[in-house]
Amino acid sequence: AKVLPKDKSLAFCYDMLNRVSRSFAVVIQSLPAELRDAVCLFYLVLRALDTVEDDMAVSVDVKVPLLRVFHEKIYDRSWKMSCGYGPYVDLMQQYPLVTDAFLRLKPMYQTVIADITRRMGEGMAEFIEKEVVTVKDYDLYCHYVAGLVGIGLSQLFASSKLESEEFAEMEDLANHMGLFLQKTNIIRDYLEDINEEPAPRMFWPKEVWGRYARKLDEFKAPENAAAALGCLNELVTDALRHAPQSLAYMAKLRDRDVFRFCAIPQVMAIGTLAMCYNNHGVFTGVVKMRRGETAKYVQQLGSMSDLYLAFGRFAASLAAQSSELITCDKNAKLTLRRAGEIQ
Ligand SMILES: COc1cccc([C@H]2O[C@H](CC(=O)N[C@@H](CC(=O)O)C(=O)O)C(=O)N(CC(C)(C)C)c3ccc(Cl)cc32)c1OC
Repeated sequence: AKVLPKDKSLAFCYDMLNRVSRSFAVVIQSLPAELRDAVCLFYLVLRALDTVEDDMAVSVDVKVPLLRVFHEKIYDRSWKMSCGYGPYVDLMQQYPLVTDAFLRLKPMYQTVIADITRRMGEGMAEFIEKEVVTVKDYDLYCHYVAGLVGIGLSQLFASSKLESEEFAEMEDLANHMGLFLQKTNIIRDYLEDINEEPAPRMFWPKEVWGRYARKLDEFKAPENAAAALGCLNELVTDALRHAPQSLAYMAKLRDRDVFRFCAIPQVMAIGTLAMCYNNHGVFTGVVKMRRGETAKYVQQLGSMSDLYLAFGRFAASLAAQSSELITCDKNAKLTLRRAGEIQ
């Protein structure tokens, strides 16, 4: 359902959205008209901030101040930058078009986006020179880059009146929505991230992997498969911690299109976690759900009961695998059973 708006800047934004976000662009464009442009712009502002954070060609003494001031740059019609890779070069070079579209949004949406951008930029700056060591660091980093997205979206939902006022103050549940997705991506992308040139940025918490290896890249070696799987299963179990609160968040949604917008990525994530669990393929390739399989879930996803069924099916397959695995400890079973008992 490609949106082709009349004015140039908004047309650029939707073209950019479809270039950078594969399947998710379709989900954003199926949102109610009242939210569509605000979420499209929120997505692009976040991708621009992420492009600054990720660009290794930008020196730390330029990057850190820029991350912290970026929430002001999004109002500055002259701001643009030469950085990023692939389609992101266009996004950053033609950023004044994004700013023009951003400044056409209702002020209440601009304020939400700017405030989340400020909080996220601060958090990213904090982690430029700090490694993710403890699980607490891991949760904090994921809060900054993903939890805050859930919190900002919840504020947009409330402001639009499509969802109740309670979403304006639902930081805890919204945060779990982000951590569930982000931890799934971090687990899934182990090989892609560790092979990154020039220097890989890894987010697997050392407090966990340090009990299975001296260096994180040891998991690539076949002779370390048992240790690699032990660490993987522990991280999948940790990510599953967020499933019950994510379901609690989605049970509060009322608008069908907003519900689908939130539920589709969550179903993809629980499906990806089920595929990653005890799967050595995570260390030899990238584990991705087949498009046919996701399409099946995406088609019929319209209600909470459909969602419970999808979650329940994946949680059950996780529980089945973990009961076969004597290495899986009791809290993994407890978490899986909690996730499983929801359907
Ligand atoms: C209430 O909260 C949400 C409700 C619905 C969707 C998302 C969340 O889902 C996509 C889904 C998405 O982008 N999927 C990709 C798949 C992939 O990246 O592998 C896609 O289908 O292209 C996602 O992954 N992230 C990125 C973060 C996780 C960092 C937040 C994301 C980035 C910007 C926005 Cl506005 C939204 C999201 C939510 O955010 C928590």
